[in-house]
Amino acid sequence: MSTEQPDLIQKKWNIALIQSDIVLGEPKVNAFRLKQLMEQALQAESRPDVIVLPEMWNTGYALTVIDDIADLQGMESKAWLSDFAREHSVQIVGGSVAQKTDGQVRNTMYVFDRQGELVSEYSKIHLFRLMEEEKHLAAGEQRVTFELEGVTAGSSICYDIRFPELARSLALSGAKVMFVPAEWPHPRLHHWRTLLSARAIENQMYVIACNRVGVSGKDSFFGHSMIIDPWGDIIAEGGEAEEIVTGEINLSIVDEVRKRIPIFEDRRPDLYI
Ligand SMILES: NC(=O)CCC(=O)C(=O)O
Repeated sequence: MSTEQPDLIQKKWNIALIQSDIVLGEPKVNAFRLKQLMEQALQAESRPDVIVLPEMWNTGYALTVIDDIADLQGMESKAWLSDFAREHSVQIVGGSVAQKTDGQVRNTMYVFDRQGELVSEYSKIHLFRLMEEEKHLAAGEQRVTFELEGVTAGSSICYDIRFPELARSLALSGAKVMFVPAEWPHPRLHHWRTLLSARAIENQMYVIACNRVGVSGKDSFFGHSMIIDPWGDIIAEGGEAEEIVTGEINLSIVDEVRKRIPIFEDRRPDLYI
């Protein structure tokens, strides 16, 4: 066995969550800052296997001008994220960006493998009325799972975690980990922590959530990016300032927990509607 491969075989990944601030309506400034933080993340002794970015990192919630500043077909964002993934041989869950395709702006996550190939694209399916997303954005129309190094993962963006049906359907489609980029503000920190933990425990999967920090208009974003294991234990949690939150996950634990309490065998979907 090669000395470079045991982590791949045990499916251990080092995760780096880029818990950054976001400047409203300034995609170039935000991409520059994220790149700096991602390069910093790669200097860590435990080099990340997966880098995760926050929600709408290109524009923030600049919704009144979103039509003019959204990334056309996500081309700029996809180009540099793909280059970065390939140059550094790192997997990237690219948070989400405001992107405009066929005249409609969507809140879209792009995922890249170590070769810089785009392996998944997911547009947020539940739009958050409290921040008027539904007035300016179009909703995605399908849930998405994808493969990274043979591991099935699922996508969820911010408000999506309030809908347990989505996380459950991702788990039923084989997801062992769910990624959650977010822009989740005060005063709902207890909702954030409780909902992420619940999604991890009830689906016995890793939940990996990257929330922005900083203030934008009336919203103050609290960070607290989290890595939660399938037993509900918190592997890592950020504070309220800009930082890189890191943690190691071991995907073999998912099967162990699912064997220990076999909820997928015991569930009674015939009685739930
Ligand atoms: N960007 C979002 O979807 C925010 C969701 C949120 O804050 C919530 O309470 O839900």
